[in-house]
Amino acid sequence: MPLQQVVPTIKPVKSAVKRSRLLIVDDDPTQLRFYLQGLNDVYHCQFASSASEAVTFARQFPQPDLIILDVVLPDVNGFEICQILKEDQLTSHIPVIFVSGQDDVESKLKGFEHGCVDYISKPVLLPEMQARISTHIKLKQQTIMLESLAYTDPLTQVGNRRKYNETLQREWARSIRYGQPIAMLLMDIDYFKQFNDFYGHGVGDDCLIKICSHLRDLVNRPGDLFARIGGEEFVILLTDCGIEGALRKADEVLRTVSMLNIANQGAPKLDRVTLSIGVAVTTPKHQEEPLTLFQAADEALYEAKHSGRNKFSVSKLMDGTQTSDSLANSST
Ligand SMILES: Nc1nc2c(ncn2[C@@H]2O[C@H](COP(=O)(O)OP(=O)(O)OP(=O)(O)O)[C@@H](O)[C@H]2O)c(=O)[nH]1
Repeated sequence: MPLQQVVPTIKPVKSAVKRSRLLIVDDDPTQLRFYLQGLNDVYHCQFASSASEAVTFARQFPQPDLIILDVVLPDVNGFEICQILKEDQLTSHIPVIFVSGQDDVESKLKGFEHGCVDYISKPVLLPEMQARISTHIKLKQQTIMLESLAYTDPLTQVGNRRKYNETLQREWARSIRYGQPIAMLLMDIDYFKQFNDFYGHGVGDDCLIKICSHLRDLVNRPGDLFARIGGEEFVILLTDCGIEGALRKADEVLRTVSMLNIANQGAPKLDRVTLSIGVAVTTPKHQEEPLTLFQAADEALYEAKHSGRNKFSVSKLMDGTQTSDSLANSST
């Protein structure tokens, strides 16, 4: 029997999948030619013939939307490659389909145990493969959409509290592992109740949207985060960032909001919208919980509020964060 049975092909709907990227990992030239002829006009295909190439390409941006992985490869077998990809935070989200001449149940189960979403036995039937690829790409796109909804604040379109919680847990663990500092800026709009009372809730919403759209642009390093964690409460998380970097960012935030120049005639003292910031920085140790960082930032925020607002205050609770003048007024 030829390597691939010749059957009429059913082309996937191009509009739904045409921009999707496939990483195809196989060392057999005949098989690669088959993939090239059958898939390359619909998908953006990239080919790898070894484990190291596969892992490198999977980590490179733009990343593949799906990986087709031969089980038998010259260096490391496909199961092990799949495990490496699934254990790597950068590649764990990419669905893997195994292709193998081993079509016994044990091999298939082993594939699923190593994290694949599907297992196709050789000889590969092109229409079946196309249908499976198309299905898994659509499922992946739906998952991305649902995840994005679950982690996004619907009003401002920035990260929500869930996103903040998960990012903090992850980056806290990473900071412990690498002995790096992590900084938190906890921010709260000043006199926002009066703003709402004076202008109405709809204008209040517009104000939140505007502030978020500008503050999110101040946070762009991978691992860092800007999120809305309450009504008019936001957080910036800065990874591998010491006190100097955190203070610079706090100053940048105050200046950015000040430059927006949003009137707040409802406020007793300040005639435009401002916010107050609590800053906390630490290099976490194994036994410490991320909540300590939040509590320190919250204490500092309280101090900033009660010493006049439109300023940042630095926590005195955390090691290495004390400054001679912990309360710095940066109002402009
Ligand atoms: N428009 C709008 N207002 C919100 C939203 N979430 C919370 N708020 C309002 O934010 C206000 C927060 O009031 P407070 O907690 O008293 O804080 P504040 O008036 O800013 O006072 P300070 O923080 O002490 O300066 C309340 O009036 C809430 O109704 C929202 O999604 N949209």
